[in-house]
Amino acid sequence: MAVLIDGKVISTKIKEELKQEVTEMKAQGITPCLAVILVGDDSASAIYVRNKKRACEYVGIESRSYELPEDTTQEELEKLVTSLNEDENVDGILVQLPLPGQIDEEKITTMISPKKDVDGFLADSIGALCLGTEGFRSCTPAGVIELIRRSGYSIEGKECVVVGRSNHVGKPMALLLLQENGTVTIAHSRTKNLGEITRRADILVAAVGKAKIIKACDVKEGAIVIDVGMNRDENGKLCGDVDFEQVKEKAEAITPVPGGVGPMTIAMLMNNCVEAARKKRRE
Ligand SMILES: Nc1nc2c(c(=O)[nH]1)N[C@@H](CN(C=O)c1ccc(C(=O)N[C@@H](CCC(=O)O)C(=O)O)cc1)CN2
Ligand SMILES: [Mg+2]
Repeated sequence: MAVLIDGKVISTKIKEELKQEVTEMKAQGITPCLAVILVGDDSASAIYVRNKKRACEYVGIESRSYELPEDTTQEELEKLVTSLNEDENVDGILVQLPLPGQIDEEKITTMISPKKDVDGFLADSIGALCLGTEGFRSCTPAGVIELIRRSGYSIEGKECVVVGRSNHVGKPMALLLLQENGTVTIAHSRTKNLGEITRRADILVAAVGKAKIIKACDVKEGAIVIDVGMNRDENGKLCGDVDFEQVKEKAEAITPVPGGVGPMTIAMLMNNCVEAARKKRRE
């Protein structure tokens, strides 16, 4: 039976560490500030934004909330992002995704100043990750690395397989594992003999977005299995990309859904906000 990697416990520990650091920053007159933009009525997005604002409050980060109506125009949103880019008191800008259909999501997210890209979505941030230079790391993949590291597992020299090649998770995930000296393979929807590839993995990261597609037969005995998926099963219950009940019998360690990678995304966002404020102080 696998060790359960508890994202709630680990994310709380990270937020506690950040809280201490922010207390010290505040004593020096610096309060990190995150601008949070939510457009429209998506109920899941509203919950994530509420959780991000709660996390800010816990850590001691000031959060400024911009909750705009569903029919917000491209021009209105661009104006807001421009003004937040120029606002010296704002360290990080978060535009909650997805945005309503009339908004060009790509254009909005690429407008954010690289200095305030606390989601780590910009080409500048991904490019910095690729080159190993300073920049914000995408929150979900950075959270996965912290889960592995803080659970006492090493990545160095390990066979790492990432299933999924999205810009926000799969690609930066592979780059981060490479930075940790993992031997990295990216598998995706066109990969032939997927099971053959995933069975090689000492560390398997599933980020496909398909409920329970990774079965016990796809996993090597003793693997560390990290599940980034958030799907609904046939009964409407939240589940990951990994068939947890099967795979837990075979893996060395596994993350649950919920309570695995999800809470880490928010903890790493807090980390990036504190980092943004720290960097500004160094300038
Ligand atoms: N600007 C961004 N937009 C979106 C991101 C993001 O990182 N930046 N990621 C997702 C949503 N998201 C954060 O915004 C997010 C999703 C899920 C969780 C989480 O903790 N999930 C829980 C389960 C929640 C539930 O019960 O429904 C878990 O896995 O335990 C945190 C953050 C898309 N948009
Ligand atoms: Mg759109």
